[in-house]
Amino acid sequence: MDRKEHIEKVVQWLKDKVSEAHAKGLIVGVSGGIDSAVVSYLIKKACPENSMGVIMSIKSNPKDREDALKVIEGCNIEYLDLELAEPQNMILDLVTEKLREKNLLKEEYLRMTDANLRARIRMSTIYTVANDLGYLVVGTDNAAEIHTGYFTKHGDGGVDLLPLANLTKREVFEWAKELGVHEDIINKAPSAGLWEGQTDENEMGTTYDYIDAVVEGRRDEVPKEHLEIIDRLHRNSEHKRHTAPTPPKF
Ligand SMILES: Nc1ncnc2c1ncn2[C@@H]1O[C@H](COP(=O)(O)OP(=O)(O)OC[C@H]2O[C@@H]([n+]3cccc(C(=O)O)c3)[C@H](O)[C@@H]2O)[C@@H](O)[C@H]1O
Ligand SMILES: Nc1ncnc2c1ncn2[C@@H]1O[C@H](COP(=O)(O)OP(=O)(O)OP(=O)(O)O)[C@@H](O)[C@H]1O
Ligand SMILES: [Mg+2]
Repeated sequence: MDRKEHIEKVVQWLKDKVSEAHAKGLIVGVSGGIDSAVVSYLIKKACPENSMGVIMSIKSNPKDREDALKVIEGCNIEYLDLELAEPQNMILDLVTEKLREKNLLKEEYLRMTDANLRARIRMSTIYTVANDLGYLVVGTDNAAEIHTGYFTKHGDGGVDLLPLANLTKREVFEWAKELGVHEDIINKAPSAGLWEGQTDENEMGTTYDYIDAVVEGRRDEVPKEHLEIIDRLHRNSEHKRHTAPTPPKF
């Protein structure tokens, strides 16, 4: 199937999901990164009059917000621009203060706790908008991120639909070019933007090319040390790809 046709099939799938759910439209968080750029273009195609992008800055790099605005403008989607640092800080301060008082705070985990809370504040915020508009929340995870569990459970992973779930990261880039996403977004390194200088590949210790190769069953093309990293990420994140375990009926 050629790329244009593949895109049209996924757009039709989004339309079908809206209709099956008796929903009114689709909504996505727009970060200024490539995955949410592609999803923004797809949902605008699926629901031209009933789609929305939400920018949710939390101690974010201002350049990411500018890139998010380029996406919004590029696909001409309705949007909200929200600054969420205050509510996020409020919860983080409250919890850390109480844990500190009881000598329970694990300072070494704080950066990740802060990062994951940002993703979960965004999830709560976008569902607040989605509830009110009757829209479904569209996630941006691709096959490489799902395979490695490189997302926050119930954060950016807390969504209703995952249109990019079968695409490798390379294919996401190809779709971005096909859809006409701004080149500033195509040219920057994928990042969760959760701390200064963070990039996906640095944090994971491997590359999207290698993860894509594993996802596509080309394990023989991946050096052993990278296979070990990717297999460990996959194993440790198994719980993220399932609903919560339940005990048997005793
Ligand atoms: N075996 C198990 N069975 C059931 N649940 C299990 C579990 N092990 C941990 N858990 C639960 O899962 C939690 C850990 O998972 P989680 O909270 O997701 O946290 P975690 O996987 O530690 O961190 C999230 C990762 O995703 C990255 N990320 C986040 C957001 C966006 C992006 C991006 O690409 O934009 C990337 C982030 O940089 C980080 O590397 C634990 O606190 C525990 O509650
Ligand atoms: N500042 C933000 N505003 C709105 N949504 C955000 C923001 N940061 C993250 N998100 C949401 O979380 C998702 C996961 O982030 P992720 O970094 O994996 O994707 P991306 O930024 O779109 O692509 P890239 O891989 O290029 O960084 C985003 O696609 C977006 O939906
Ligand atoms: Mg990003």
